Amino acid sequence: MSGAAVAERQRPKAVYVFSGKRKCGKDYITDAIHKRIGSEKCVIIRLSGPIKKHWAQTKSLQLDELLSDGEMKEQHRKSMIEWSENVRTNDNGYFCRMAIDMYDQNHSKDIWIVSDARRKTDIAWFKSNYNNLKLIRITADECTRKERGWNFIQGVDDATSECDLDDYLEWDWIVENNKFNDCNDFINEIVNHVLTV
Ligand SMILES: Nc1ncnc2c1ncn2[C@@H]1O[C@H](COP(=O)(O)OP(=O)(O)OP(=O)(O)O)[C@@H](O)[C@H]1O
Repeated sequence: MSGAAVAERQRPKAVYVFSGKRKCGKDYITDAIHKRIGSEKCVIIRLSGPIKKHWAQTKSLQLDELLSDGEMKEQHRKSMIEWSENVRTNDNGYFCRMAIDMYDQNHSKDIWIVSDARRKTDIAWFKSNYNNLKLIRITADECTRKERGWNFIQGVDDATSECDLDDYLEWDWIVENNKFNDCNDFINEIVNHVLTV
């Protein structure tokens, strides 16, 4: 194996895994961090990416719309959860592997930001496959989330995909992203941490 191939296999240097409930601001914060670090070095891995890709293909939907923070995502969320749970039953790491293939197949980036871990099995899979993992929980109160468009939906907000990490305790950072909080201190902290890896 060539030196370059070995170096590639050693990437990423760090994996920042984010979790949090709907509309807590995962995309907002991970997008901001990604912008600061730059796409030459850093990539966002969305575990929901391959699920949405499959859904867009089978239902003839626009993938971009499904990936963005709009109505279409909400309309299809429950069905996508149900479909993906079935796949996951047989293979816990399936969507983790598919998401890596989708966003950084060649392991060409130093920094991975996994924007949407939802289960203990997601974290366990990354822990068992990659070193230098940092775990971040984003929180926001219900009032703030409602202002951002969240409403409780049975079968979504009480499902494993939304609740499995509620009792997880091993976070490296817990970040409050409420209406009047300033998330820039945290964003700066991550950007500085990246410089140390
Ligand atoms: N700190 C913030 N300041 C201003 N707007 C924010 C902040 N955090 C989140 N938002 C806004 O709130 C809305 C929901 O945030 P976002 O899409 O990041 O949530 P999410 O956790 O990724 O939600 P989902 O789980 O549904 O994908 C977006 O319109 C986003 O721009």
